[in-house]
Amino acid sequence: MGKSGKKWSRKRKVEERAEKSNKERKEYHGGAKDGYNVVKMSNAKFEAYYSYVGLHNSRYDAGNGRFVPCASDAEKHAERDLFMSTLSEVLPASFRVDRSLDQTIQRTILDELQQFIGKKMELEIELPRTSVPTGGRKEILERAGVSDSRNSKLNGSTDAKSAEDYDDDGEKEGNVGDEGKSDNGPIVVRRTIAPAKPIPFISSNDIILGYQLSVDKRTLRRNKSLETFHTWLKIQTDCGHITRQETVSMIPPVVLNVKEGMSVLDMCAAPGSKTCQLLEVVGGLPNTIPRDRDGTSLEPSGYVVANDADPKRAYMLVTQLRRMNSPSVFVTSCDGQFFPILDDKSVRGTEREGMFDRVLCDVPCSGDGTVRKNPGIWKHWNQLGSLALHPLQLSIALRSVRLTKVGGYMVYSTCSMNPMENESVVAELLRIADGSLVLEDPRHRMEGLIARPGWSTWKVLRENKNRTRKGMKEWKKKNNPKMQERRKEAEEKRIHKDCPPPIEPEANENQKDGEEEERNLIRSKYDTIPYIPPATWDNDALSERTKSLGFVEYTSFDQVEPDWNKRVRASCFPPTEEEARRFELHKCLRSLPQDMNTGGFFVALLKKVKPLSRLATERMNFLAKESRGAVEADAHLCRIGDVEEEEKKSDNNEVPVNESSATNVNVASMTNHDKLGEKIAEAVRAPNGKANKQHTKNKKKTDLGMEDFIPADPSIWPPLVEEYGLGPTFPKDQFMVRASGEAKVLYFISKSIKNDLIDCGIQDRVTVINSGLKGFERCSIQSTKVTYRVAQEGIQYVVPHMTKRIISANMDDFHSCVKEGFIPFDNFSESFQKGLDELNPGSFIVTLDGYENDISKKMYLVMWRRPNRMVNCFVTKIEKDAILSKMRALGYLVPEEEKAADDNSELGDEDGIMA
Ligand SMILES: C[S@@+](CC[C@H](N)C(=O)[O-])C[C@H]1O[C@@H](n2cnc3c(N)ncnc32)[C@H](O)[C@@H]1O
Repeated sequence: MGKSGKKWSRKRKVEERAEKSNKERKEYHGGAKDGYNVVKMSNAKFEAYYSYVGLHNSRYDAGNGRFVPCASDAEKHAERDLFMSTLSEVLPASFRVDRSLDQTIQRTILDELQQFIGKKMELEIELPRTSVPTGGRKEILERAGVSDSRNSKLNGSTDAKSAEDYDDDGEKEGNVGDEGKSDNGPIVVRRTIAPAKPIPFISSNDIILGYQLSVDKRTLRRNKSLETFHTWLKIQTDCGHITRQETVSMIPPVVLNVKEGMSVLDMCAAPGSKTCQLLEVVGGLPNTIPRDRDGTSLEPSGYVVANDADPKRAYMLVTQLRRMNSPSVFVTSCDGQFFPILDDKSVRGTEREGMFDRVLCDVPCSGDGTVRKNPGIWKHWNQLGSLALHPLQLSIALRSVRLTKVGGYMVYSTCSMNPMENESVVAELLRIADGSLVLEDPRHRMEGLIARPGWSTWKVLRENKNRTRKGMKEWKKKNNPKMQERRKEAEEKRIHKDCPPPIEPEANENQKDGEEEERNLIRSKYDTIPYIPPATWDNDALSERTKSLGFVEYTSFDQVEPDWNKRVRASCFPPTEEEARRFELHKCLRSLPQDMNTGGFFVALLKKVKPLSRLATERMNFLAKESRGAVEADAHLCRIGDVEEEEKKSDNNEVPVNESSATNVNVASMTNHDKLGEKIAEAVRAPNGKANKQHTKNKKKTDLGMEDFIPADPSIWPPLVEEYGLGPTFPKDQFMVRASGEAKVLYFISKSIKNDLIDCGIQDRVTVINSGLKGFERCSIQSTKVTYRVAQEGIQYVVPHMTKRIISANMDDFHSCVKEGFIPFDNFSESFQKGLDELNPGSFIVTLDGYENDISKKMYLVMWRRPNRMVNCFVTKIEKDAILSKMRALGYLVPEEEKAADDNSELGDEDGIMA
């Protein structure tokens, strides 16, 4: 075929593919016009399951600020409608201001923030192409006779009036126009939106630091009228002053109640928003760390170990945490079920057991509480997923308890609404711990939080495998007339050639019956989109619905068929009455999306009051071994798209599989995803739980931080000590390097991380992805005697020990230093020029004059003095933005003409000099 022919056929293929995918999309989205991507916010099984298990059986009583059982079918209907309509609405964006910021800077940020979001605004908003089937949220609230006091509670007293004026979307009553409505394009409406709602439980020293906007992330990003605010928010986020985080995601760290100086483990940390929140308190930013009279920094004694089983996600964590600029974080990658216990043998089983004051166990979960944010869940949701996650969650949680110090706390959290992933895990933890753990109620510390009590009993159901999406697909494929035709042809050919028939495993009679029954189940009158709400809330009617949709219910573990007892475990069942009284599961926090206009979540606060018994420890080890392979769930639930990618990889044999390590999990009953999960798990995990370095063989090892982390070679120091005048207090033993070749970066780690983790050999038992701050970086300039320059990242911890190559600058000179490119000496004041003239070419530090004794306002810049009376600054654009923001907070006004030039400038130019 000629060149043009090839091109033509490629073009045709692309067109065909586009047409096919458009058709599929239309089919999936119910034939929406132009293939516009409208997700159907409905799933018959999801709705039937949650109606039957009792998710809509209680309602908020605004009068006494409590949840009470629904007294009638009408109230259950109203709850259900409110739940569904909230799920179909976009999620309001939220964020919080860093609580460890210097007070002046924090106040400036909050003032600037109020100018953007403290008032109502008129905006043109593009609505998502999904309509709420039963009317708007406001309408439903009114119909149900429920006042929206839940959200005025979140508003706090300061905003009570505006809460009455606006509904949850910040929509003012009677102020919604529908101009711009179009049948073909997106629907655009003009709306007056309310000021942001303060989140009262995100506060410090009585200052509210958390805010929930009246618009979603997409509107914030795209809306012209919000552009200035969005840009400001982006800069503040990059600087680490603000973290954009979902409201419910802020809850577990607050419940954990960490304090400065504590040792904290974030067991499943990626992507890391909760880690940042913990670090703000435990580690503190360099600015807030006190120094002694000589100016020597007294580094934070607290630290956070941020772990994630997936090395790639753990690496993402590093990027996220870099904004925090803290030496108090240690990022590891290890299966949480095998996180190393570094306790001395002598303390095991004693009151000194455990390594961490606090452990956050934010386990991988089905994430059905995040369906507003991840509408893909509507399509993929199935109850088998929750059942498969249950043992993994339990195993990670039990390990977390073991790692918690006696007297310390562990928080178990999920963003799922399913009792299989929530109360049943907590109940089993309490059962196994047998008095070593007690549940505590954190509500009294969480002003404005609306959380339902945890459940003390629940129904246990499993889905029929043939009724899962995958099962249905396979069944359809099997029964596809074309496929049947082909099979028939193949059979005829075989008979013609006289080949023996292929050997098929014999199905026993029971199985055949089961299959027949399963096939009959495929069609259910309830399997409609949108799902038709139950006409009656009678238990039998609801049960009939779930059965018709392929669910099987068990009232006790004895009823579970042998084929299923690895999936539906004894621990999935509710506690006995006596246990329920002891466990007090009502102390758990359970929140549904309509309660605070958020996602759904579950949090339990557990205090370790005694060391774990030997039996409990044995159970922990058993569970860990048994649930190997369940990483599937994580991949599926955290990033659905990635599973398909991994699936493709595993098809191409890119993921090494270790068959010999198969465990006693019932492999026959696993779905393909389970098996994939097992492959991934084995690939990621070496026998001791350490990430398998082969897994990422195509990636540069250094990219993923896979090289060992070791102390810096002592021969590095003499030239540096000489060049920068590093005094005797300089902590050389707190600098670590990656173990290959000549070290590119010398990382500064805090003393407590060194003592508690490195000196105990943690790096031999887990993969250390990163730790500490860059203290020095290698540079390749030939004309200098030293091969390392000070790095901006860890400057706060190096400068106090330096006696040479430091110049102080006034505000103007300091501001001139932050400019891009090479800066001639004559841009500076005479006195500053004099200081520069006295320096040899090479790296030096500029400090801001007048703030030497003000710990939180001290600012430094890493500069380079060139031979030709020029200097340049080794500070990235993000760091410069942070510095400029701080200077503004100190009252410095950037000259207008320079501001314009700065706005047009490119990124910082560190390159060219770095090795
Ligand atoms: C719900 S997400 C955590 C979210 C995180 N805490 C945050 O706030 O950003 C669950 C995480 O658990 C990780 N994970 C899955 N299985 C794990 C295991 N066995 N041990 C540790 N982490 C695991 C996943 O990679 C995923 O990043």
